[in-house]
Formats: sequence, C-alpha cells, structure tokens
Amino acid sequence: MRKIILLGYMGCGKSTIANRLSNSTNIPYIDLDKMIEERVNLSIKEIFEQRGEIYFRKLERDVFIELLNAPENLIIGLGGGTPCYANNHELLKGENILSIYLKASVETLFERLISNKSKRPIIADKNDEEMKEFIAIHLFERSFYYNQAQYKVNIDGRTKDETTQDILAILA
Ligand SMILES: Nc1ncnc2c1ncn2[C@@H]1O[C@H](COP(=O)(O)OP(=O)(O)O)[C@@H](O)[C@H]1O
Ligand SMILES: O=C(O)C1=C[C@@H](OP(=O)(O)O)[C@@H](O)[C@H](O)C1
Ligand SMILES: [Mg+2]
Repeated sequence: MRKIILLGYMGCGKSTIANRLSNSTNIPYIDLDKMIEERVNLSIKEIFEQRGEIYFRKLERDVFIELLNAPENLIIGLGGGTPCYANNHELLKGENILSIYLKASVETLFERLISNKSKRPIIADKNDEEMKEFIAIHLFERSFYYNQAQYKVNIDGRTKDETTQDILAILA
C-alpha cells in the first residue's frame, strides 16, 4: 500500500503538515516520533537522556521499517534525523513510497525552533547565537539525505494551509 512520507529538518512542519494532509485526504497519519514514544512509554527527550541517541536511532529505524511494511495507506511524518542514519534514505526508494522534502531556509527554521526547542534534545541546550550556527551547519550536512526525496516543497513564507495545498497538488 502507498506511503506518503514527509521529511526535513526539525521545525520544518512535518508533524503539523502530515496531520493536516491526513484531514484533507482521509489517509491515516502517523508521526514516527509519537510512535517511538508510545512504544517505550518515554518522551523523545527522556529516551535521549535515559537510553542515549544510539538506542533512539536503532528504535527509529525499526519503527520506520515497520511502518513502511504496514498493510494500509499511510501518511508518515518522520523525525528530522530519520533519513540521515543507518542508510534509512535507501528505504525511501522502495515501491509505493512517495517522499516529500519540506525545504526551509536556516532563517525560517531558526525562527520556529527558538520557541520550540525544549522537546528537541539535539538543540535544547543551545542559546540563540549557537543555535543559528548549529542549524546552518547541521542542515548543510543533512541536505544530501533530504535531497533523496522524490519531491521538494519550499515552505519559506508559506502558511500551513498553503503548504498543505502544495502537497495536495503533488498527490493529485
Ligand atoms: N507553515 C507553517 N507556518 C508557520 N508555522 C508553522 C508552519 N508549519 C509548522 N509550523 C509551526 O512550526 C513548529 C514546528 O512544527 P512541527 O510540525 O513540530 O515540525 P517538525 O515535525 O518538522 O519538527 C510548530 O509550532 C508549528 O505550529
Ligand atoms: O533531527 C533530529 O535528529 C531529531 C528530530 C526530532 O523530530 P522533529 O524533526 O519532528 O523535531 C526527533 O526525532 C529527535 O529529537 C531527533
Ligand atoms: Mg515532528
């Protein structure tokens, strides 16, 4: 069955837009991070703190593979790092997978993430100045993986509705 996958850097809107797309298409939506949290009954922050990032990345890959093999159509919002570890980007090439990169500038991501960092362990302890530089470098490093997506949607200056419409146009 078909899987519609949203990927991109933290704060680009994967979770938010996947939810809206689901409302518009009636295709069920699953947030990979949420599924991981439910699986171990810990928040992402707690998983990083108590079990470490390597444990998180292994679990992330396992749950991602499970979702790709699920028998139903699904919209899947990945975590920002999902395609960047353990060759997960190769999984995007599978049959019946439509992958969309929500592409955002460093400025857009910075604006969104400064007020939204506490639940994101990778950036939680950074001050504003450190954060801008970190996002710029990290996004550059990860872009190779994000660019493996079949489609790219630029989200700078777009509202949630406009981005949802841009994606619906791809699905049409
Ligand atoms: N198109 C948009 N315009 C403005 N704010 C947005 C938009 N999309 C998402 N946001 C906001 O950005 C923040 C991060 O979104 P989220 O969906 O959690 O991103 P991700 O899952 O990619 O990390 C949220 O507060 C959300 O409301
Ligand atoms: O970029 C990353 O490595 C991560 C992004 C997060 O997801 P969001 O992109 O939804 O914030 C979450 O999976 C975890 O904190 C690690
Ligand atoms: Mg998310």
